[in-house]
Amino acid sequence: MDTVIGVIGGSGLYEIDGLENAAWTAVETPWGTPSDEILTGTLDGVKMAFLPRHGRGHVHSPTTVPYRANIDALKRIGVTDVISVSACGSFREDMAPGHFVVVDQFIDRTFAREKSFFGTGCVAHVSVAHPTCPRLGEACLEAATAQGITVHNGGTYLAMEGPQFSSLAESKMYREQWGCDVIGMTNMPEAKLAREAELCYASVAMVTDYDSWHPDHGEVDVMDIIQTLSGNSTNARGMVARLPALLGTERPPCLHGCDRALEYAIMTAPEKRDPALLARLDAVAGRVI
Ligand SMILES: CSC[C@H]1O[C@H](OP(=O)(O)O)[C@H](O)[C@@H]1O
Ligand SMILES: Nc1ncnc2[nH]cnc12
Repeated sequence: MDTVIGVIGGSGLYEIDGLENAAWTAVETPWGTPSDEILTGTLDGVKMAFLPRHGRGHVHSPTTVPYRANIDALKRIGVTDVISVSACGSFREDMAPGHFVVVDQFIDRTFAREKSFFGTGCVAHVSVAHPTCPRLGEACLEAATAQGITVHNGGTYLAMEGPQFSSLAESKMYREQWGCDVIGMTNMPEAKLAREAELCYASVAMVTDYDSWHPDHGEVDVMDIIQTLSGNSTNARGMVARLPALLGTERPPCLHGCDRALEYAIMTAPEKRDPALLARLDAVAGRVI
């Protein structure tokens, strides 16, 4: 199978550079319209697709990002590996603004989003015990290191609903009681949906601030975040540009089984499945239904 790298760009990352035959293409899905058109092209001979999570011009809030349409659209155009790039706050002194974190765990505190492609008429339960793909995470770690970025291997990302930042009490609880490392508003349900769509998913969180727990930093300020983001975005583009050479053109079956997540997940008896829902699942679950 050919590798097709899909990059979801978060706050501050609205395009990537250097693609050959670059073109923005509109993709419609049974789950609605994605956040924006998708930029496709090749880099080092590897096919790539880039989707700005909030849309160019930052149109969608973390709550209104069309997560299902975004993941379906990437799957529909043939993406095999999704790299999510996001801004985040840090709960750790040693994960400082400007550093990157290759996230490997999540706590999902979002509550106002559609979180599954499945439901009445086709029920499925996939495992998200290990929600990210170690192979992809390692490639991101290597790419970021080669780019000269200070990058942390592993971390727990608290996904909050937003759009407001956390209160001091919440920030302290996530840090002291829950042991989280970073906080953001978008990686859930994105990671869960990628797993349902049998896509390998890695998350690179770029630290922009210390959230509100830090005695020397006080409140989170979006102006400070934007300032840090402009440096982060140059680094993020450099990291992304190194991924094709690391991942290669040939994509073997995922050693961790991300690409077979639905193998035994669907519970609904074949004769009880809803044809309308099955039709919507053509790209996401076409392999198994
Ligand atoms: C600009 S600060 C808050 C905003 O930034 C992050 O977005 P993304 O995860 O897409 O990089 C955070 O989750 C909030 O949406
Ligand atoms: N402190 C923070 N909380 C939530 N999302 C963020 N994105 C960037 N910084 C953040």
